[in-house]
Amino acid sequence: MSFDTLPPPPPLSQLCEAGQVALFLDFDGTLIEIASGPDAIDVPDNLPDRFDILAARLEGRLALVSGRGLDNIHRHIGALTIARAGSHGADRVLADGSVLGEHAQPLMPQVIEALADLAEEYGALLERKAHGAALHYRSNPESGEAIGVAAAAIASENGLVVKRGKCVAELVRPGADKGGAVAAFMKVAPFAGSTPIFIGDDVTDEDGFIAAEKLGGFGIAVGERASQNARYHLPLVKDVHAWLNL
Ligand SMILES: O=P(O)(O)OC[C@H]1O[C@H](O[C@H]2O[C@H](CO)[C@@H](O)[C@H](O)[C@H]2O)[C@H](O)[C@@H](O)[C@@H]1O
Repeated sequence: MSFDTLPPPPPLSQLCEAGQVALFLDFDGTLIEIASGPDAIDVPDNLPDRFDILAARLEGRLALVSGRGLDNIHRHIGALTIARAGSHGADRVLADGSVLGEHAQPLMPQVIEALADLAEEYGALLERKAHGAALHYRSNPESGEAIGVAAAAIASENGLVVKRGKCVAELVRPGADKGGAVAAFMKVAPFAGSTPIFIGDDVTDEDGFIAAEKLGGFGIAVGERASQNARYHLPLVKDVHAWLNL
C-alpha cells in the first residue's frame, strides 16, 4: 500500500498497556539515516544503552534485525546486550549471547571473487560480510539493473539468493530472511506469547511484517517506500525514535 495511506501506529505505551509487546527493529533507514555508503552512517550516541532501557521496558522482548552482519553492527555502535539477528536474520543471538538456531555460514570464495569482478566492472562498492556480500551502487544508480541481473546469475550458479534493497544487491544463503528470525525469536522466552511488531523501511523488511502479522502482530513501515504488508507508517527515522522513546 502507498506509504501515505497507512495511518500512524497507536502509541507504544497504549499497546504495552493492552498486552505484552515484542519489538523487532531494522537498523539502516529505520534507526539511523541512510548515508552515502555502509561506513558513512552517523550513529546516535550510546545506542546500546538506549536499547537496554527500551528492552527493560519490554521485559527483554526487543530484538535488532538487520541486513548487516552483527560484527559490523558492533563495530559501528558498540556491543549489544539485547537479542539481535544479523545477516538478514540468518545469524540469531539471544540477549544472553547464546546462538538461536544453526550457526550461519559464510559465502564460498568463488562467489566473493565473482562479486569483486562485478564491482570492478560497474564501479560498485563490494561490502564483504560474515555471511554474505553486497554490491552497493548508490554512486551510480543506473547500473542497478545490470548489477541485479548479473548478481542473480551468480546466485543461481551457486545455490544462493539475491536480496535487493536501497541501491544494493546482496547474495546470501537460502533461508536468510527477517521473517524467519522473527518466527525463531517468537518461539522462545521472553518473546513467546507476546504480540510482535516489526519496524523497517526496506523491501527485506516485508518478510518481517508478514511474520509479525502471521503471529498476531503487525508491521510499521518507515519512510517513502510503499509497503505491501505493513499496517502502519512512520515517515522519518526521528519519528521512529520518538515512537520508541529511544
Ligand atoms: O536491514 P538493514 O539493517 O536496514 O540493513 C540493510 C543494508 O543496510 C546497509 O546498506 C544500506 O545503508 C547504507 C548506509 O546508509 C546505504 O549506503 C546503502 O545504500 C543501503 O543499501 C548495509 O550496508 C547493508 O549491508 C545492509 O544489508
